[in-house]
Amino acid sequence: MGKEEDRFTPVHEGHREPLFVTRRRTGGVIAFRVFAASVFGCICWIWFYRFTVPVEIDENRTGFARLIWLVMLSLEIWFGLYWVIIQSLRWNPVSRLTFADRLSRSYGSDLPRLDVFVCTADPVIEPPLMVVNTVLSVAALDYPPDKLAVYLSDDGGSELTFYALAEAAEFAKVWVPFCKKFNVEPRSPAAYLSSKANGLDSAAAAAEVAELYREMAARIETATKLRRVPEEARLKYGDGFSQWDSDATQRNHGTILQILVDGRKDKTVTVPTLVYLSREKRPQHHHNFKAGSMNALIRVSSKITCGKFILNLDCDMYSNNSKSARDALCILLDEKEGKEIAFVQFPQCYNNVTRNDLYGSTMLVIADVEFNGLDGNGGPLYVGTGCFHRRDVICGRNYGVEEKEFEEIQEVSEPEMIKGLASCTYDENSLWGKEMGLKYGCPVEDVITGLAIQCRGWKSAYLTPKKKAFVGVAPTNLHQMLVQQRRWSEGDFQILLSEYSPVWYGQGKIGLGLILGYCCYCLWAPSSVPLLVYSVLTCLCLLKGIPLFPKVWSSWFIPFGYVTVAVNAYSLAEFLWCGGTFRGWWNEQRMWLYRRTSSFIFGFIDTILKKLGVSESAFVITAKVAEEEAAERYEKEVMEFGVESPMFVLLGTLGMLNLFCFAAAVMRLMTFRDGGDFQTMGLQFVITGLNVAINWPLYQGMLLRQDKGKMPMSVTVKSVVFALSACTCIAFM
Ligand SMILES: O=c1ccn([C@@H]2O[C@H](COP(=O)(O)OP(=O)(O)O[C@H]3O[C@H](CO)[C@@H](O)[C@H](O)[C@H]3O)[C@@H](O)[C@H]2O)c(=O)[nH]1
Ligand SMILES: [Mn+2]
Repeated sequence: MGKEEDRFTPVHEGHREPLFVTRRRTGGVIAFRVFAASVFGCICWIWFYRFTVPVEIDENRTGFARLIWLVMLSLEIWFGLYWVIIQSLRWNPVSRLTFADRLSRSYGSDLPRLDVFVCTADPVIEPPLMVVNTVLSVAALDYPPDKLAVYLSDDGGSELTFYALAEAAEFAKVWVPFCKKFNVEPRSPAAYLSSKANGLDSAAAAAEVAELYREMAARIETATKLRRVPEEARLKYGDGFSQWDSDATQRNHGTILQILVDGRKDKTVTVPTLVYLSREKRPQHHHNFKAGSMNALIRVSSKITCGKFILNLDCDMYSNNSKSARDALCILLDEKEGKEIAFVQFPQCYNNVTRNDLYGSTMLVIADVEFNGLDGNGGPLYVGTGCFHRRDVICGRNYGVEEKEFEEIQEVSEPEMIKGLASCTYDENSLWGKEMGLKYGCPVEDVITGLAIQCRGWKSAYLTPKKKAFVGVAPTNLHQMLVQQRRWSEGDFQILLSEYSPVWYGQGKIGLGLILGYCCYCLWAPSSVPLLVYSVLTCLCLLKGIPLFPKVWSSWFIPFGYVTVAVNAYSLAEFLWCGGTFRGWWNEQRMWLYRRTSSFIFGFIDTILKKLGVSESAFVITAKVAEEEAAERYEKEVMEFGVESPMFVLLGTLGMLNLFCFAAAVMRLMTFRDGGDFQTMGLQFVITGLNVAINWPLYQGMLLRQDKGKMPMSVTVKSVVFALSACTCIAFM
């Protein structure tokens, strides 16, 4: 056997220990299944009640009563079914345990090439200093530097970002060896220095590195602030800067490609290959957002280093654990189970979340429970960042098809030829964006791409090492969060309606558990409509004195009471198990309510409009920095409104509607004092009351606060007018 052929086979021939194990949690799961069965029993009981008992309204309005009955019946069928669907996420959770020491024993430093792709899109929203910290953190991964390459894709086509990367390439010569010598963690210089603010270890060397970093950071920040690259740098990195035409703009420029560090041929390099790429953009050609830039990166890198594996990161997600690449390879290089796994996804974690997670950004339960559940059903979704792929699979290889020999790049390609691969017309009339690379046309290019890979027979794996692998920036205000969620819900719903729908296309290709798992997210947008109807109906009927649920003393009430209490108690318990706080849970419930009654509603409408061809989808990039005052309020967990937005009008109107109806009902209860209302409409009281309680920060923002982050007056006025009109209409109906 020649050296080339056994390149990636373990050194210890004969006994190939598995590089990872998959663990199933049995005890807890059985308890959960019993619990779930009890809830399901009660849901059926509720359905039976609805089918058999009509809503009680005085006889002369039977038409109206029938209508309400029909609405409640359909809502409860929907909620019940959706509840059944989401059980798939908890039915069969698994976790994975990797053995990095075995990997080292078998492969030594003869690891396959790994290309890291970092995407950035705008030097203002995504500050270059943050971006290069991400780049530096992965450049210092615990991985042989001659096998590692880091590519930065700059969709902003910004000289500032290029300048920052050039500076970082210099600094990396000090930073990477320093990290390895002193086994530093985390390896993003900014994160490391801030975590070590009081007392640096290995003092002298660290102080020197810290000083160098501060100088570099100051230069980059000054340039960013002045929006001007210093003259010396222009001379020093002339090769790169000369590629910018004088009239280049963010949306209109040629391809810019610069290899800043070339570590390909030299085995003794200390710094991995570093490449800057800004693909060509022209106003008349659609650039397909992040999917477009990823595909350009895949093609360009194939002519430079052609890593067998690819790690994809958003520009704010730095590596927090230098072992992550080895962990991922334990799965991807495993000889048995690993062979069927196409990608390894790490959770999205954030370092800027406040104690009680005001905006529910951590998505604690999704990351700690649901993704493990998906993993048991065939694999987690690809969520766009913190994910290791096999290059040939992302380029279209089906499961079961023999892997081609991965050859080393022999001749060095001409830069002009490589640049052609990033032209704005390259993928027109090609399979790129369809069968190859990331898919185009969907706001969640990541999820649809991962689904398509799974439908080609592959599995995926979810890894949650104790020390978080990657850490990024979560949105720090309500509006940004809602906009992000609107994009996600819209994208997921589009997948459901697309040719890759998990329901139609996935049929027979992926398991039922995974189909249902995808549906949980794909149904976010449409399931917002029933919730909206439900919350409006419960409070308006409370105002009008129409009971929607059985009397509290009747036995029909049992399933309603049980489901309400059990589902919420379970959700709280799960949240606490995942390490959250009670206030954190309460905040998260509020955020789910807000997402469902604003982002998801708009995501639903956007999708329908797009299907009808009325509108085009956009990609609003999430801001990664906040202005000072707003940042202070965020630290204090004061909710930030501040902007005029139709989503806020919707939230405000609902909040006010609940407040008015609840106030009216309480007044009536106090005037008549017989408690009859409470007995017939107990559950409505409780639901509306809880809605009022959970909306407290909203009322504060609308009525009590004076700072800049309060709700704009116009939104408050509109909301009050809409809510009052609705109440008046109902009262006179
Ligand atoms: O035209 C674009 C738009 C965005 N990006 C990059 O895409 C990443 C994600 O954008 P961000 O605004 O941070 O969106 P998020 O909602 O935080 O991102 C999540 O959701 C996206 C899909 O909606 C995925 O692409 C991301 O990987 C995933 O982290 C960032 O690095 C951007 O620089 C581009 O490269 N080109
Ligand atoms: Mn982001």
